[in-house]
Order: sequence, then C-alpha cells, then structure tokens
Amino acid sequence: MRKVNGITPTSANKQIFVVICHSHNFMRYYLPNRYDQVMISFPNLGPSAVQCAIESVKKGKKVAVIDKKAGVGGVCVHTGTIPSKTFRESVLHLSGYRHQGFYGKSYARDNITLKDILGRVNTVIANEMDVIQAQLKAARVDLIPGLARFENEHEVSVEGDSGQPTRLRGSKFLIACGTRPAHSPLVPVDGKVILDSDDILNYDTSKLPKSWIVVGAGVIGMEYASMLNVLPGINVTVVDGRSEILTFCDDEIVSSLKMEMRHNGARFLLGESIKSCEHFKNGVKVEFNSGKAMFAEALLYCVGRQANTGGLNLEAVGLSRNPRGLITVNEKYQTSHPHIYSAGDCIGAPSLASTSMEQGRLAACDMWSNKDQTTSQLESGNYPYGIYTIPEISMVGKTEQQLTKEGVNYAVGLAKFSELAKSQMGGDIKGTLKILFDPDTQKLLGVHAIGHGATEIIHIGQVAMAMDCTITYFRDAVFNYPTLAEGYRVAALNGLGRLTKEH
Ligand SMILES: Cc1cc2nc3c(=O)[nH]c(=O)nc-3n(C[C@H](O)[C@H](O)[C@H](O)COP(=O)(O)OP(=O)(O)OC[C@H]3O[C@@H](n4cnc5c(N)ncnc54)[C@H](O)[C@@H]3O)c2cc1C
Ligand SMILES: NC(=O)c1ccc[n+]([C@@H]2O[C@H](COP(=O)([O-])OP(=O)(O)OC[C@H]3O[C@@H](n4cnc5c(N)ncnc54)[C@H](O)[C@@H]3O)[C@@H](O)[C@H]2O)c1
Repeated sequence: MRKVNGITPTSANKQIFVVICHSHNFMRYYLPNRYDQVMISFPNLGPSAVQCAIESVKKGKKVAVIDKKAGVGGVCVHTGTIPSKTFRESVLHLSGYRHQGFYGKSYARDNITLKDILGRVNTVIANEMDVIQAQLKAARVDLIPGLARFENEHEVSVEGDSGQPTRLRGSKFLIACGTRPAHSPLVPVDGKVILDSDDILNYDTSKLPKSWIVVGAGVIGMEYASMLNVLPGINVTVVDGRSEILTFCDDEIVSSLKMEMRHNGARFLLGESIKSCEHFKNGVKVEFNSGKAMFAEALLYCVGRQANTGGLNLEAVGLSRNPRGLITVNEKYQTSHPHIYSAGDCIGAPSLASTSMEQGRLAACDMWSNKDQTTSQLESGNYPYGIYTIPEISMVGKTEQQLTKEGVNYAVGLAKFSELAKSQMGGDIKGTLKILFDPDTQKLLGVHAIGHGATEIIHIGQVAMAMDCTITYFRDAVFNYPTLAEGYRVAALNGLGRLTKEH
C-alpha cells in the first residue's frame, strides 16, 4: 500500500479508505473509486454530520466528510449557534446589564464597538473548531474540502479549489447541508446597511449603528433584537408580518419578554408588511403597506432560512425537495433512497443544533443496524427549546395555549425569580419559572422559564418529565440552597398550594 503524506491507507475490518487528507493543510490523495462501505457524510460538518460521522466510526466504518468551506463546524459554529450565543455573552458583559440593578445604568463600558463584541466571538469560534477538529482527527474521519453534488445514487463529485472534480463512492450517505438566510427582492441585503444574520458577524465597522430595524420576530430576530436593545444608546424596532412573536412559546412568557424589551426601549411593529425598503442617506428607509414609514441606520433581516440543497443535483438521483428546498425523510432519517439519509436543518423543524446532533446519531445507528441504540427522546418530543434572548427563555412540553386548544385541564405552579435568594445575589431578579401539571394525576405537562439561567434549569424539568414524575417530586426534593434550581420547589409548593385552596 502506498504511503501518502506519511499515512498508509489501511483497511480496518474491511471498511475501505476512500480518501486520505491532512485536515490541516488539506493535501489530498485519492485511491481509485473501487470501494464499498464508505459513508460520505456531507457537507461541512455541522452538528448532525459530526455526530453521524463519530457514531459511524465507532461502528468501524471509514468516513469521508465533504466540506464546502475550509473549516469544520458548519453554520452552528461559524454563523449560527456559537457566534450568536457568544455575541450575547459579550453584550451582557460589556453592557453590564445583569449588574445594573446594583451599580446603575452607567455601569456599561463606554463606546462599545462591534470589534469589542466580535473579538470574543472569533476566539470562541476558533476554539470550537479546534475541539471538533481534534475529535475528528482522533476518529480518523477524512475531511475533503469542496462543493459536493450527486453524480448518481452511489457517487458524489467534489469540486475543490484545484478545479478538477473528484469522484467519491459510498454505500451510505448523509446529506446535512444546512440552510442559509432567506432573502426577498423587496429587501436588498447588501451586508453594509441591510444585513442578514451572517453579515452581522462580519460587519466591517468599528461603530455600532445607533438605530436598528429588525425584520422577523422569530428566534433569530428576537435574539439579536434583544441583544442590540441592551447596548447603551441603541434604538431597536422589531417588525413582523404576524401579530404575535415567537408563537410556539407560552404566551405569558412571551409577554414578559416583550415587557422587558419595551422597558429597555424596544418598539414592536407587528402585523406589518414591507412595501419598500431602500438606502436613504446614511441608513435605510422602510415603507409599510399600512402607510407607516421609518428610517434607521441599519436593518437586520431575519425572516427564516432556505435549505442549501440547490446545488446537490438531487433531482438527478430521484430525490425531491419542497419549495423551501427541504428534503423529506422517514422516521429513520432515510430519503426515498434507503441508503441516502438526511438530517439537520435541511429536513426542516425543529432546526436546532441540539436536535440535529441527535438526528445524526440516530441516522448512523440505523445505517449500521445498531438497533439497540435507536431509542431517543427526540421522537417523544421531550427536548427543550432554549431561546437566548435577553432575558433568556426556555421550555419543554406543552404551553398553556396548546393545552387549552387540546381541551386538557391543567394547573399552574409559579416561582418568581425575585423570591429566590440566588437571583437577588446575582442582581437579575426578573424571571419566572412556571410548571404546568395535571391537577388530578399531578403529572407534569410543561415547564417554562424566563430569566437568567432559564436554559440551564429547564433540564431539571426535562428529566422529571422523561421520568414521568409528578409535581410532588419537586415539593419533596431537597435542592442546593441558594440556587435557581430551587425555583422548582417554590413553584411546586405554589402550584400544590393553589390546588388545596381550590378544593
Ligand atoms: C443565528 C442562528 C442562531 C442559532 N442558535 C441556535 C441555538 O442557540 N441553539 C440551537 O440548538 N440551534 C441554534 N441554531 C440552529 C443551529 O445552528 C442549526 O440547527 C444547526 O447548525 C444545523 O446543523 P446541520 O447539521 O443541519 O448543519 P449546519 O450547521 O447547517 O452546516 C451545514 C454546512 O454544510 C455546508 N454546505 C452546504 N452545501 C454544501 C455543498 N453542496 N457541499 C459542501 N458543503 C455544503 C454549509 O456551508 C454549512 O457549513 C441557530 C441558527 C442560526 C442561524
Ligand atoms: N436558540 C435557538 O434555538 C435558535 C436560535 C436561532 C435560530 N434558531 C433556528 O433557526 C431557525 C430560523 O430562525 P428565523 O428566526 O430566521 O426564522 P423563523 O421562521 O423562526 O422566524 C421568521 C419570522 O419572520 C417573520 N416573517 C417572515 N416573512 C416576513 C416578512 N416578509 N416581513 C416580516 N416578517 C416576516 C415570520 O412571521 C417569523 O416570525 C429557527 O426555526 C430556529 O429553529 C434557533
């Protein structure tokens, strides 16, 4: 066997190497295409591809990953989860937001620039890439840079910088190509004044625009709007075509978010549709069909995402896409070709990094017939949502409005963060933990939280729901004190107390 770049292509338990590359410099050497049992998971190692690749390696498979950008991590690490959540940490730190209750509004650092915020973002991205790269290196997953497209049901071609496409053959495939920001001809995104959620991370200005219109009150829009809103001297207006924001969240929690954002200066223009949007002086002017018009120094456009499935030549291999470019899969993440799987954002909701990872793992378990590990709480819907607005929101299970719609009787237990010693000490006392439970069986139906730490403490509720606990578990449990987790005991006592009063 020939040695290439010091590496000998061996074949562990008959799983044949197709690609050998040095992940650092991407020097490549390809053996001829006479191979089987190769999973080519493409593209750019987003969370679903990483988990699928690592799970497949555990099964003794040789995995190649095609990656259109030089750098692992996908949207999650480069433009989505990791940078936006680090952006938030920077904003919280620089604005001193959580400590203003003790030290006053002037506690914020002077002249906060995007450079200050993005410095932290870029450091965390680099570290995350290093972690993933190390994991893949240890697992001997081969990274192949380039743009992938199907040539037939068992082969993909990869076009890299050299221009000469390479063909790879595999027995199993995972399509995990993710999404990109959706655009509209009405709103000319230019990356300078009119931005999408990718542009804000590459924004070439040291000065933060003082006024922002954020179009789209979905998760991305609300996260960025609430971050910008706590920076000193910045005005934010949130615009959405719908009459309500974050419609999948509990109404009471959403009302608290809006109240807190309004308190910090935000304005909401809901049920509005854009008639025109154009550059105007040093900013942007938006006219609405309702007759309103407004001006801002910058506009952030976040009205949803479009799947990156266009260039994959899926039609040629008989795979169809819906109008948003999404791929249809069955409960095992198989497309209409059983050996071609798909996972992550390109198959649609819930489109989270957390659920994408699990989909990738489950796809690998099914590919390699590891039936004993294919049980997952993903199917039962017992997974949380974490919305990193300021203040943050998290939820698991049903909302009040869902239960009402389904005709389910429920009771409520509440803990106000202002009642928790831990919140008092932290200085951020605005928050609520709300437990919805069945008043007859006392089984948990949903847990909703808003406030600092919500995305962490939600997991207690998640586990309790998975274990089919009743609310009395929280009444009887002894929690560390002082903690935010203690809110579960407070909410249980509150909920059970209300029941006693009612009976
Ligand atoms: C701003 C933002 C914030 C988010 N915050 C959160 C959060 O807080 N929590 C959470 O759970 N989720 C969050 N998400 C969602 C999360 O990032 C996604 O669910 C997750 O990244 C999807 O993973 P994936 O496996 O589908 O691949 P992705 O991470 O989408 O990566 C796919 C990769 O494939 C590459 N690619 C596409 N086409 C090709 C091709 N033809 N050839 C080669 N490569 C190709 C793309 O360049 C991309 O890098 C956020 C998303 C965004 C946009
Ligand atoms: N913390 C998290 O888990 C997190 C964070 C960010 C993103 N994400 C994922 O990313 C996905 C995409 O997020 P998103 O916010 O881009 O999409 P979204 O679909 O959640 O929200 C888009 C919003 O834009 C509005 N809208 C659409 N067209 C419009 C128009 N022409 N004018 C005005 N408003 C319009 C919609 O009514 C909706 O409220 C989400 O589904 C989510 O799963 C998750």
